[in-house]
Amino acid sequence: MTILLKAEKIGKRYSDQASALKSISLEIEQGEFTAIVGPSGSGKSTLLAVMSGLAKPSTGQVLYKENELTSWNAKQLSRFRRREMGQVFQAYHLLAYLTVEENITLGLPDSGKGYPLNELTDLLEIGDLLDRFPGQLSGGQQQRVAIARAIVKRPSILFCDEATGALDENSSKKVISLLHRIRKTLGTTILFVTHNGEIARTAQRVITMNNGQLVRDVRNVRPIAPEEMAWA
Ligand SMILES: Nc1ncnc2c1ncn2[C@@H]1O[C@H](COP(=O)(O)OP(=O)(O)OP(=O)(O)O)[C@@H](O)[C@H]1O
Repeated sequence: MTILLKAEKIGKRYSDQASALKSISLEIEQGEFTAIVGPSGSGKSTLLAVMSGLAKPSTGQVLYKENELTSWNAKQLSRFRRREMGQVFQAYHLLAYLTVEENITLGLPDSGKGYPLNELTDLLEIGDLLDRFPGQLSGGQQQRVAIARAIVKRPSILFCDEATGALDENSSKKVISLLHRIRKTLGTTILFVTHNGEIARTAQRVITMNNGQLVRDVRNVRPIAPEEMAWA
């Protein structure tokens, strides 16, 4: 078991508000799909932002491959973002004036050591959309393009914050199924924040947050297949 990412007693306070994170310690194993669930305002997005280096914790530290990410300078963080990690949010953040192909290749690191475009677009079933612009795509298609942009660099870890929050049932199932396939085929570690309990049932590990703390951390002995997700 290799620990890829580790939080040690991280706390986060926004100005004079109550603490959004209260001394959280957490280890993320390489190659695992972990869902983070919990009520609105419980600190899920803040935890993801701190673990991914987007936000600085007020206390504690985050280690990535045993290096202290929380002490990195802007240049080191930007290198980490370019080469090691991908992010997918509820909003797709595609650039409207670039084609699908151009949007995806924006995610490539300078080294050019990326995932072959045709294999990636086949995996995500967007191979026939490469010349289109984001405005000509459905929400589910745009989200799959955003995922392609996030993983074209072959990141070790993918941070997803409500990545299917804006999608309907079919598109959500497709995206979740693709993320599981990506994890299996590329060994990508996935941290997935969601309100959706069914998505959590597909994960190998489910972490529940409440009021800035981890209140539950369980391994799914038998995760369900994405097709088996029931929808409200
Ligand atoms: N930029 C910010 N400035 C001030 N307070 C913030 C900021 N971001 C989050 N908070 C506060 O921190 C707490 C945790 O918020 P966070 O967004 O991490 O929760 P969440 O579990 O992701 O919620 P949701 O499910 O609604 O997205 C909340 O009380 C929120 O109001």
